[in-house]
Amino acid sequence: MLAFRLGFLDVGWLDLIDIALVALLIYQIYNLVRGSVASRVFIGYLLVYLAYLLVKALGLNLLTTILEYFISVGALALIIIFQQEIRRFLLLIGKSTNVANSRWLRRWLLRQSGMPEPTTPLRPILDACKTLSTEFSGGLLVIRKNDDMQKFAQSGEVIDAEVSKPLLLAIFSQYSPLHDGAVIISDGRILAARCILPVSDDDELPPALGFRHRAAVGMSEATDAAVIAVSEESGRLALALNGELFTNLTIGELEDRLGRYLREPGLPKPELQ
Ligand SMILES: Nc1ncnc2c1ncn2[C@@H]1O[C@H](COP(=O)(O)OP(=O)(O)OP(=O)(O)O)[C@@H](O)[C@H]1O
Repeated sequence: MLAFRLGFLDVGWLDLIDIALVALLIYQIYNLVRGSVASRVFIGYLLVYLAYLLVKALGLNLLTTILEYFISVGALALIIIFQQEIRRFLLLIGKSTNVANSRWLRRWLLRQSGMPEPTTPLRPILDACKTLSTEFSGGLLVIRKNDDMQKFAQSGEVIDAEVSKPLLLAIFSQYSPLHDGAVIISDGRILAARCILPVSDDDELPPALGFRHRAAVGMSEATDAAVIAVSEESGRLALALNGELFTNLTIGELEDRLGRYLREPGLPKPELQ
């Protein structure tokens, strides 16, 4: 089906759809990597690819072969460099499809993998955050949703105790040897404290935010866990979900966002006591 003729080039409707889809894909990828160091790598790779197309069209065979090798090795390097962004991209696709949001399917997958559905009471966590915030004690709390937390829990001290406000406050007390790092909570239990989380390299985060907040964002990029950061400096509450940081939250806003996130389709309601 011919749409129009451009000199010697016949452009069909399918070609137009193809170009539009590729443009959309590149735009979405750019949106995902924008602001991170990876965006410069992405633009660099795109320029090399355009140069390759140009030299190929001009018939410069030697240069075409060199660039071809560079691009094929580069594709592998890109997967390694962009692993965080690829994960976010796949998460975005997964989230936007009804199949992934199907309560039935997710329950079935959880049953197949033998993993119990997560249930964590939020009330003790919220109460502890409120106290930490008013007392300007820093805190970093990871609440598991679906992804496995073992790898991160192993970086700290194993606790495996029922989640409670006094225990959380004891951990984050400045006199506690466990107050540094993050606490990991899963299915109503504190798995471990003093855990080391991955740090985000997102350069769009406000420069005033330090490593506690970067670690919260990094953990929410690497997993689907919800991460609460309580600032030691300002007492402010922040919540990181899927690589996005919500700052300056009131305790009510934190409760609302956290509850909604953990209650998303396929998951049982967290107990709010
Ligand atoms: N990768 C990490 N994993 C776990 N905890 C971390 C990590 N990086 C920093 N922290 C915790 O954050 C604490 C303070 O970091 P920093 O002062 O840079 O954070 P901040 O974002 O400015 O927060 P605050 O407002 O509390 O000062 C550290 O003492 C440590 O307990």
